[in-house]
Amino acid sequence: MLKGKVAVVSGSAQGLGKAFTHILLENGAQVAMLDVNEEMGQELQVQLNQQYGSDRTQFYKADVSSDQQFTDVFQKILSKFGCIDIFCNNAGIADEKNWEKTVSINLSGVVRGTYLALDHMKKQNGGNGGVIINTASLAGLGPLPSAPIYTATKYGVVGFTRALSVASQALDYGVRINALCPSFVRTALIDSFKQEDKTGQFHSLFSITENMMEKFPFIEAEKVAEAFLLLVKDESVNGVALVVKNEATIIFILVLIIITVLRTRLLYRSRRAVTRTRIIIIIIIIIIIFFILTAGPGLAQDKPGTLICTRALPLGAVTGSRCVLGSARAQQQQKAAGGAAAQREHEHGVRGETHLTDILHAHTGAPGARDTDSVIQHTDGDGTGSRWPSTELEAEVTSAAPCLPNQAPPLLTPPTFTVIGQ
Ligand SMILES: NC(=O)C1=CN([C@@H]2O[C@H](COP(=O)(O)OP(=O)(O)OC[C@H]3O[C@@H](n4cnc5c(N)ncnc54)[C@H](O)[C@@H]3O)[C@@H](O)[C@H]2O)C=CC1
Ligand SMILES: CCCCC/C=C\C=C\C(=O)C/C=C\C/C=C\CCCC(=O)O
Repeated sequence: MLKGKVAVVSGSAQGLGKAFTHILLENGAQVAMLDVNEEMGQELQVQLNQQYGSDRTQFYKADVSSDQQFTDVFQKILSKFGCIDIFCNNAGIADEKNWEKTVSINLSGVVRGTYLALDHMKKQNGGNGGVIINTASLAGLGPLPSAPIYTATKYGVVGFTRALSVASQALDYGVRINALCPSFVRTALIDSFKQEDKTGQFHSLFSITENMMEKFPFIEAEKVAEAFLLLVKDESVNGVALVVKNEATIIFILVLIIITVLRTRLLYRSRRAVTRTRIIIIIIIIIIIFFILTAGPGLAQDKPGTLICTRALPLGAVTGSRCVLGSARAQQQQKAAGGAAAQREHEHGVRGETHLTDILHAHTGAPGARDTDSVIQHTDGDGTGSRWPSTELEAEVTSAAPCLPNQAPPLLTPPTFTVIGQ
């Protein structure tokens, strides 16, 4: 629970920021909402006061691209709430034409907010520590060709978050910093991709974005908020870029093909044939749903250094369950620790808790995987030491267990939570 915690969410008048505000309030926190859109922000505050009780939220108008406004509002929030424990830099736009504005909101705004929060939270300044979460995007890990500036800002947010999280750890600030990388979510921002005044010289590429939306079907803001909550609550997670995405699976595509082919045929057949064909379609769908519901959840490899927690679906929708986090060292340890790891997985399910690092640990059985704080320390030629988070772990995944036990089993397009090693 987050009772007694104070959170700030920028860009919270609508969309993802609104979903984050809801989940924070549901979990007991107080939330200071910050947005440039005063009308929507005030309206939301009235609704939230009715739903969660007055004094749980306060709306503040501020533009994150303005140093003055952001700093003034930050001070106002501190005066009202006394301290800040959770800070989410979420405000963002997608405007390729006015690219400087996009950079100053999406990247400079995140840096501005992070430094304000860090100064207040860090132990060296008498702060209580806390967590900062920066909303990046899947476009911070792979390009969105119709939006190069948007992509650049999101890569910037991921890079900034990763570097600063290590710095914060090395300097013992007591502040965790993580990035959230959702794929497409149906919000006001998404409309930008068809608006020529936003896409500018790349307008003709909107069909590429449409294709990408087919590859990564829309995910609900509430699902992204659940992933956000993991980053807030799990005190062992620092420097992670957490991907939340729906992926069109082979089954999903197969179902679409079958339905399309049969529907086309229906047009040319007799009434009896239509009934027969409908029965066949229903049987096929029932069989597929049975397979999906009974399929075990599991893990899959994305690329070295990456572990995907997902649901293993039949027909190779998720093939192989091998995760690679680095060197061969832990592979042997994993074999020895296999039984214990399975037991821990079982306990996870029973307790119904979700710890990202525990998931790594349970599946790899390797001590370093549990401890994201573990570092490889070496001394450079000039005598200065370098510390890097250890990702040199590799393990064979031997058993499947719910990666997120609290989640209802997904159907055709399961949400995927990916932990990217630093
Ligand atoms: N919708 C999507 O598909 C995805 C969105 N994101 C990111 O999520 C974040 C939230 O976006 P959405 O909820 O989708 O968009 P949205 O348009 O629904 O919400 C964005 C909010 O930010 C506010 N805002 C814009 N400029 C601001 C400024 N200068 N200062 C303060 N507030 C400002 C807006 O008034 C709005 O309320 C953004 O950073 C976006 O890049 C990431 C991945 C996917
Ligand atoms: C001005 C044009 C805007 C176009 C799109 C509008 C909103 C997009 C919001 C996002 O953050 C997009 C999210 C995810 C998709 C991005 C890239 C996927 C590439 C991943 C990969 O190649 O692996």
